[in-house]
Amino acid sequence: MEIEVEDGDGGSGSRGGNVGVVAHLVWEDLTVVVPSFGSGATRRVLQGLSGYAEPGRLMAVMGPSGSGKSTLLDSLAGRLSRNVILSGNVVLNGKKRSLDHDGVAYVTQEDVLLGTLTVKETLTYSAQLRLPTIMTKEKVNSIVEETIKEMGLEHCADQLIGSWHLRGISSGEKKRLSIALEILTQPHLLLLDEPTSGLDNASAFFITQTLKNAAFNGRTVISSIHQPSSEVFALLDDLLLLSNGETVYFGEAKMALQFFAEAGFPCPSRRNPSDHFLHCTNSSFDTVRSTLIRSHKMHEPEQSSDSLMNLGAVEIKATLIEKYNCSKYATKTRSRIREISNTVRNLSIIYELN
Ligand SMILES: Nc1ncnc2c1ncn2[C@@H]1O[C@H](COP(=O)(O)OP(=O)(O)OP(=O)(O)O)[C@@H](O)[C@H]1O
Repeated sequence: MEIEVEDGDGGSGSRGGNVGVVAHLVWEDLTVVVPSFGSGATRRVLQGLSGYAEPGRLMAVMGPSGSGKSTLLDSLAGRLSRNVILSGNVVLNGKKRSLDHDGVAYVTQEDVLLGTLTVKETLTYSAQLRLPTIMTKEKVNSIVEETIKEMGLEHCADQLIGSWHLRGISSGEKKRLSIALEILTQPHLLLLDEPTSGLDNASAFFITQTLKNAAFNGRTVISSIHQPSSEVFALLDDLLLLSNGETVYFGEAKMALQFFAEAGFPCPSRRNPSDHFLHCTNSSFDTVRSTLIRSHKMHEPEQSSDSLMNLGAVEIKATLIEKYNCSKYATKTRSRIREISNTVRNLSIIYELN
């Protein structure tokens, strides 16, 4: 597979088609530690994660609550809080650096919007502040119009955003507006923290489809997703499944079911794949089950033919991590990381020679 890369630190790109600059992101042995000051033990929030993200692809980061999804996105975006220690490499287009720069956008969980503005006003003011000052008013307006179209916000462009005392656009539309605000500057790498949380299935599907379109236009898109429906899961290209800060699976989303089956935990027919993955990796189920058994609200389960019922999530997780580390999926990940690093390095040398 060929890799195309631009040597500069971002760029303007062209709208309405493929973005001009592409982003090849690699992270290796990423570890995040919360040091103990005084009493208490040092905590590893991320444990030696390695992976990559490529242009034109939508990657989901999934895992139970507290598994490290936001911490990974913060690490990739260069936005970790100061009380934690990060080690390992994050490399964008062959250059090790903080990613907090032009060309990289991060949509956080909270929507920071002014309820008294309309959708179009919000985008126009933001475009006027963030797009290059030499850009003509017509060009700025056409970028705003295109972004409204790209995010499917035409029908509510002139509607107020609203607030708790002023009925405005829906939560799904607010989330799409937050994404639109980041897409305005034509980022080649788009990171999103749980953009579908709290939305119904149809809104979550709409958001994911717009992310898929953003990736189709040449962007690299990485998004944490809490519990996707099977329709949403089917839109994902790549999947990183985390549990307690460790990689349970990294690879093509459509191969995850095969990995779980090979590891001895096949997804029962008719169960949503993402429910199965989260059930296997969520140790909170153990705590809930033992609490219910202790309080006699649940009977001790009998031995079952379902491998999931006989093992605790901690044991399942440990087995999956071990199986993943020596699987063909982990080998493929390591070799693709080497391939991207080498190709991007060689291209940088060619650019420097020219
Ligand atoms: N700056 C920090 N200081 C202390 N602990 C932290 C810090 N950042 C993250 N953690 C801890 O690391 C763990 C992972 O947190 P993170 O927010 O990354 O999980 P998550 O998978 O995104 O969870 P959720 O789905 O609930 O948002 C949590 O136990 C959290 O308390």
